[in-house]
Amino acid sequence: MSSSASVIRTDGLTKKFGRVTAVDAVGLDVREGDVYGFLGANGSGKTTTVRMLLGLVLATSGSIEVLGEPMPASGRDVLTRVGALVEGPAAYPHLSGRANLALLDSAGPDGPRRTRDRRIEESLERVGLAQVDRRPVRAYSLGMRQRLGLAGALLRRPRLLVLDEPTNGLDPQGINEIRRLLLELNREGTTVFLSSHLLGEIEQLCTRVGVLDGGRLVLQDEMDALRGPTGRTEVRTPDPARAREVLASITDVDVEPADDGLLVRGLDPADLNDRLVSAGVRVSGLAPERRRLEDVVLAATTSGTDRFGREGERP
Ligand SMILES: Nc1ncnc2c1ncn2[C@@H]1O[C@H](COP(=O)(O)OP(=O)(O)OP(=O)(O)O)[C@@H](O)[C@H]1O
Repeated sequence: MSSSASVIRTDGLTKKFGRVTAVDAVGLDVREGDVYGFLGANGSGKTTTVRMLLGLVLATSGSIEVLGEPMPASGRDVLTRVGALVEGPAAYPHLSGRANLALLDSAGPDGPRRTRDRRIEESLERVGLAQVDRRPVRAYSLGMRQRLGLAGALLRRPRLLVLDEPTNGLDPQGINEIRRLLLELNREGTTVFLSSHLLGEIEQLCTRVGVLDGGRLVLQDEMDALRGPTGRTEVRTPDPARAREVLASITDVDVEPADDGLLVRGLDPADLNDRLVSAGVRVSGLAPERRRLEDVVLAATTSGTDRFGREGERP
């Protein structure tokens, strides 16, 4: 358990649309410094949850705290410290990115005018749009529009970024750029909350994970804990048959074949290595096996992981 301050906390958060319960008693716990991955198949309730966090949709019941303040009651104050990107960025197509940001900035309640240009330049630079910015937004690719949306979210140097499917529709290079940027912002102290239906994306980027399944939060933990050791050791060897022979004589040791060798349960790695090497078996690698996020999610969800997307797939 981390002792960091809570940045997002919800208790019993529920949203019903008529008879449909889109979000069902969700208790989110996002802490300062997290890159929190909010993972769920399409239709599991991620967008509705994110919209409630930002005060864009009213909850049917339950409570929300963002940056320690109740939402939506403290929205005016809290939202000046939160950068958000929900449901694709909206921008005026005939204006440049810079002009769009100036409009966005002038609509905000704070920030002196004379520092506006600097804020805008910094935001554009951060997302790599400072050079291309003379063009009108209608000439932007989807990735550029998404980055412009992020620049808008960064204008106030937020303590918390809330992003709903930020890499949707981007090509692999665009996805990488967004990922790098999010990690960089996080290193500088911004807490990042992002929703995604892509297991791989969450696995690569996030330090903490919440999994939504049919509106319920079925799993929430640190990535390191979820991807904890299975208790087995992966042995890489060019002599798997010989290794099996050696290990077969030891009681209470289970051996299974694996891609490049064997998976062994019942011996600690040092002992295992010793026995194999002293019997003349060549060992090219030996490491504790870790659980895959996909398996953990599969075990927790009723729908199975086939409803989650893969990298590079269109949503
Ligand atoms: N305004 C609305 N009126 C009625 N039902 C809605 C409304 N908004 C969402 N829902 C329903 O709530 C459920 C959750 O939708 P939501 O958009 O939050 O899911 P999601 O996980 O964000 O999915 P996606 O990734 O497809 O956007 C769905 O069954 C959806 O049909």
